[in-house]
Amino acid sequence: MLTETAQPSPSPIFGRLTLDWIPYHEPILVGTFAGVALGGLLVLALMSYFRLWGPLWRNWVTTVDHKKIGIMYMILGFIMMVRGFADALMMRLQQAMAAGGVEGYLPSHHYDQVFTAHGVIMIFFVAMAFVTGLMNYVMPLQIGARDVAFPFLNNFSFWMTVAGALLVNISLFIGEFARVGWLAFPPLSGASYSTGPGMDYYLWALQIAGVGTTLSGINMIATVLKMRAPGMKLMDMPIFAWTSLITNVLIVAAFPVLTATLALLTLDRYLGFHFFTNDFGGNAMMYINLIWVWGHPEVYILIIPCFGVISEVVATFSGKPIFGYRTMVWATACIMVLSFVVWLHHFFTMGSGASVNTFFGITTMIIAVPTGVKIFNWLFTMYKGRVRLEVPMLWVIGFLVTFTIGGMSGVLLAVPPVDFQLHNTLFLIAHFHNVIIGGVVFAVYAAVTYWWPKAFGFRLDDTWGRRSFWFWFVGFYFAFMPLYALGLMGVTRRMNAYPDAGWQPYFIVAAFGAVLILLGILSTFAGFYVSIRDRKRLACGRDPWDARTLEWATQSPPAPYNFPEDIRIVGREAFWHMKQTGFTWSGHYRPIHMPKNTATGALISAAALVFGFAMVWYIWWLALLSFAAMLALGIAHTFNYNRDYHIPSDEVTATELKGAAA
Ligand code: HEA
Ligand code: HEM
Ligand SMILES: [Cu+2]
Repeated sequence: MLTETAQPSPSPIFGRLTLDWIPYHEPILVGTFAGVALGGLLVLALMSYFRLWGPLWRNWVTTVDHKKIGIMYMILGFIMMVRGFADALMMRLQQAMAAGGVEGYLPSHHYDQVFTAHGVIMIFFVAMAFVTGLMNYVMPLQIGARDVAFPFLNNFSFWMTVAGALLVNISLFIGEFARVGWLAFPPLSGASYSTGPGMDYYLWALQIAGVGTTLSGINMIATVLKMRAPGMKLMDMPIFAWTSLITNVLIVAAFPVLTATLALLTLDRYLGFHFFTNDFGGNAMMYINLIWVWGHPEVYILIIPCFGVISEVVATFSGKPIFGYRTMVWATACIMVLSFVVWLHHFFTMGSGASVNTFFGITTMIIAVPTGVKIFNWLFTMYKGRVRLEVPMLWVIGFLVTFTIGGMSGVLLAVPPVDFQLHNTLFLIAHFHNVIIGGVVFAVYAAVTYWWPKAFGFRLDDTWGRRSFWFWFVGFYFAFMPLYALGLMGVTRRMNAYPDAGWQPYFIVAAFGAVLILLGILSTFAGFYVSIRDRKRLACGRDPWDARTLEWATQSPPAPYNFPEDIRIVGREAFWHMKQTGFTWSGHYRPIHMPKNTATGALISAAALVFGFAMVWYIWWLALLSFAAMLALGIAHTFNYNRDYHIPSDEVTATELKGAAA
């Protein structure tokens, strides 16, 4: 790999990309590449053998159906979770070895890329992909809509996210990734300290994916506000639809800040501007403020949809309506507003002074109140209910216990004097994995087991589901509780080796926990496999859990048009009322107006990927060409008048009859 100083000047054809940037002398990377390449070839061969290319293109790549796009987001999330978790295992192994002067197997140059890639991938391409996927799949069904407000835009948003994810993964084999931590603070991330292409991969990957996220946010807000079934008032919506609305308001408010911040850093790096440098009038603290003005709301963007998931699952498996519906909605709205006035708690130690720190410490602690309201509402929903301990409910209970502990350690960090001790220690790392794994990951698992039967018409295998839960749950405590202890002893984050051999036992326990989590992840995939294999045994109808909200009124899986006709909604828990009143569809359907699939989203995103790659490597001609291609594809799309079709009424009738028989 090239050293910082020995960079040749860019060539007109390949920019700064030279053979030296291909890491063929790094055995781990060559091995990984061989594995990925062989696996990839195998998939390509199987796809060709079973003639799946056509269906893949027609039914999935070009689809504008929110359900399929939702499923593709979930697949992206799981694939990227494997990558992000591989990084985590590498770090756990390194830290279990590198005690008391031993160097371990990852030099800092490499280790720094690993934790940066892990953080970036887990937040942007795992957690974000999961929550966006869930909102895509579930929310339109819950509000009785036929699709999202802008189906083409939805497809485009998804593929832009994929383009960003691909760019991060390309950096593994061509060049390197950033070594600056997941939020890339300058001056370290500026042109003078991060000279290689790694930091530029970071910038372009996040910008490209960010376009997708912002557009998807606008799309979802429009969907909730404009596409609800007749009669459904906002205060009648299922809680998950509410949390989707609030999350997307947060996205639309916060992501432009990220876009602007990264754009300014890009100007610094590419054109020698000085927004964030220490000289020429720049100010690195401005970056710290801006990135956290986005970054704090971002963690609530991840958790709020998960609060929605918990609300749905807890109500269904307790056999009761959610306790305190209105307080649930208002508590979420409070968290949304408060999340914009706490950002400074991420840098209490950076010289703001006692009064400012106190203000932000208190606003932070106030968030514990609406969050506590939610926790107690869930407990009261279970209280005196007939609680069924099915797999989704196990995850919910795991969530309630674990997330509460993580939230509490957050409140400790919100006390500025305490934070002076604990900032950037492993206590902080333990805090946020505690809320992200105990909160986001557990809730996503609850959601996947809960809505899988809706999406595919069969349940997930129970035994593997339970195994997965227990491995994750116990594994989490082994992997992260030692980090609280280490943090209290003053061990800082982002270290690839440490002098004190006395810390090693804690790191070994943490590594053991990560192995348990590995078993949890393997059980998940085993569960998917077994369930797909045994789908006849696990087949189910439209309402396998005796649920309460509208998505369960459709067939499993729902027809492309979701609902064969408009339903008049009266009050909350629409489907529960339909069941009470013995609702049936009329049987006389009108033709249904549907959007046509289009390749434009995938094509523009492919061009965006090329554009990002070209910008990273200073291949200016390719950047110009691909940018022009993006514009041309976008403009050409506006001339496409062949955008919709009708599903004839007899086809609707036939589909509904078939669904009723199943
Ligand atoms: C899903 C993600 C998520 C969530 C939900 C939270 C939730 C919270 N976080 Fe956390 N946080 C992160 C992700 C998250 N955080 C990340 C990623 C970082 C580090 C980034 C980095 O530096 O790399 C971080 C860092 C971080 C810091 C900075 C520390 C430092 O850098 O030194 C602080 C400090 O105040 C903090 C506080 C809190 C608080 C008070 C909450 C609250 O919202 C928690 C509220 C919940 C509860 C309190 C539990 C339930 C409540 C009850 C049962 C009621 C009764 C309780 C009381 C009255 C206390 N977080
Ligand atoms: C599944 C088990 C996981 C394990 C074992 C794990 C492990 C780790 C480790 C060892 C670090 C580095 C700590 C250090 O700085 O010393 C880390 C950092 C981080 N992790 Fe995880 N992690 C896991 C899951 C997740 C998930 C699900 C997310 C988010 C969705 C996440 C987000 C992050 C972030 C943002 C960082 C900070 C990176 C940085 O310092 O810039 N992790 N993780
Ligand atoms: Cu925060």
